[in-house]
Amino acid sequence: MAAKEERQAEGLLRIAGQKKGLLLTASIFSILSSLLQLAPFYAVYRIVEEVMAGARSPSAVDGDVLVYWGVVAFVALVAALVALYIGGMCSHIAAFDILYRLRVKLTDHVACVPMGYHTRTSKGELKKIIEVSVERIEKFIAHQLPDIVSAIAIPLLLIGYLFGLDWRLAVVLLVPIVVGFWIQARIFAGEAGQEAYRSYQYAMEEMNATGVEYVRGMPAVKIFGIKAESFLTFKQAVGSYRDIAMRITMICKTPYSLFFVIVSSLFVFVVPAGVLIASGSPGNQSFAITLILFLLITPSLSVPLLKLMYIGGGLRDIVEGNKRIAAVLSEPIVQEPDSPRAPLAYGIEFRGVRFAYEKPDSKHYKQVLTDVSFSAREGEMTALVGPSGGGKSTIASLLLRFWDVQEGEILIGGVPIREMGTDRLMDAVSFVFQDVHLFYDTIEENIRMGNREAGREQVIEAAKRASCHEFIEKLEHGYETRIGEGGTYLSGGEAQRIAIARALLKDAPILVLDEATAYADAENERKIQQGLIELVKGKTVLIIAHRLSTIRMAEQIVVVRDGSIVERGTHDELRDKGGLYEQMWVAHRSAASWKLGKRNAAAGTAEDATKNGREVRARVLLD
Ligand SMILES: Nc1ncnc2c1ncn2[C@@H]1O[C@H](COP(=O)(O)OP(=O)(O)OP(=O)(O)O)[C@@H](O)[C@H]1O
Repeated sequence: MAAKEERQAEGLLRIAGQKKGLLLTASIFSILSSLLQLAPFYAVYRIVEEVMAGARSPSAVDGDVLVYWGVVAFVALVAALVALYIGGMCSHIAAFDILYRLRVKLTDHVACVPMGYHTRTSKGELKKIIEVSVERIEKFIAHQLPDIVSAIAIPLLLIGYLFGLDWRLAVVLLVPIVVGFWIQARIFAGEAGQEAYRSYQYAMEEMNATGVEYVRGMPAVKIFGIKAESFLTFKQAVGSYRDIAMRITMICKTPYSLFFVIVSSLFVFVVPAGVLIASGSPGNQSFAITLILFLLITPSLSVPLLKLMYIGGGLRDIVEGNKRIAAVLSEPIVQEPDSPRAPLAYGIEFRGVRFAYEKPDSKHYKQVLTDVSFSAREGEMTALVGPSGGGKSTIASLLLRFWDVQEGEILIGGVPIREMGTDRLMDAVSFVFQDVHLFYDTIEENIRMGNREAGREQVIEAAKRASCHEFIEKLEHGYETRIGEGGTYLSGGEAQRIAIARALLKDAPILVLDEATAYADAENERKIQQGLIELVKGKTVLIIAHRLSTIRMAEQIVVVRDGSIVERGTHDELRDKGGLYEQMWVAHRSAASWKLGKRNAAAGTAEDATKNGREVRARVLLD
């Protein structure tokens, strides 16, 4: 795993490496700009030198020299600004390009990892990595990288130059700088500092992830107030963030303050040392001029050094962010076959499938499917029924290869789904789940997701067959209505019908339905049923339904309990057996008649005709 992460980190560097030319140009111009900004100080030094040379007879001062250095100072300043502009442009262009490539790489990768990764990784965490960590890289490359280069190069060049002018004063400058950096390094190179910083990152991530949960769980928060789970965990996360931020502040306050004070008052060390040296040789004019130059340049030395301190903090963020990006990129993706095989038929077969969501060394390890074998014949409806938690949805998601089985094989038309490749598999299978996700896009585009090539007419045709054309037409902007905009949200039943329209448009030979009518009201359910009747025509259907009445006509009913198949047959065969299915059927009927009884009681005072009508409708829905 470590080796893999390293490889992926190299991948990040490789992306940055593709923009090497631009980054190098940015750094060179940044150094050039900083050096040019120093030129006016040198010009002032030369002017002072000229003035001092003519101190005794002002007429001896060469005015042309003064003007010359004045012009040099001005031109240097303008050139510094131009260099800064060019460097900034290069670094920004490089940064945004790297940012784009990194985001595309991350989102491509995230789309290819198995679903298991998404269930164990919080959406807040992933969002933070794709947004914040990548954004920081942009900031780092666009702003900090040129700054770092110049903040390191300028002090080195300046100190070298000052050593050439007067090594004694240069040493006096160098000592406090070295001490300042040593104090800084002690905090962050030490285990305590590193550990505190890791905890800080973790606390920030927790806060982010629980923040997302908190917003999502708003209905529960409204109902249960401060007792709601998402509120409590968010509150705890905010509390731990505060604690760790305080701890880091306490660790850093003295070294940071010391560094800041020392580096920003370097002249305090230069002045007494200069006075001391000058007192040893009074009247030494050239030393006096050198001392003036030191005093002029010292603040220019402090600025990049202080910048380094702030950049240092940003750099740690980048290193941590990069680790996270590398960890996402190193997640294994769903293995694709070298030469995908196309099935010639669309019957489904589960052969001795064993599956657990967690790895055997995990403390949450639990075998979910123990030995599942069954066949669903092409063009027929196979229903999965059984007690809650038995493994029905797991079986359906394994067919879609959301996870890979640990033992056994799943085949479509005799071809193992691993050998089909994701694209072929997705072409072969459509699914309608109870939780329909609609994208922030127009209704038309949401339906067209089923088939990108479909024209307007085909979309409308699918919507009509899925019984959603009517309600779409009633919306102000019809098919152009953007979901989520201006308060346009669809009911659960309407969203399900959109999902059915999508599946109709896709027209895949295999269909997986999971509780498609679970939350719909009577009117919606009738329409959903109509849509489903259209959808299942001629398809191999794998349907999960709690309400046994819906699947009574299925060609095969598979009863799943505790991860294995306990019964299999048609409705009548299973009833004759008198096993688990029969018990479930009896329970289902009594629940149905209880509901019917309640409805009848409620309608007790209604006219006979109305009552009879309602009874008939209720029976149709429940049977
Ligand atoms: N993503 C997951 N990670 C870990 N365990 C899971 C996951 N999804 C389901 N499980 C567990 O797998 C077992 C089977 O769940 P599954 O949803 O397949 O059952 P089900 O028969 O479809 O139940 P229901 O009828 O209530 O939907 C349960 O114990 C469940 O807790």
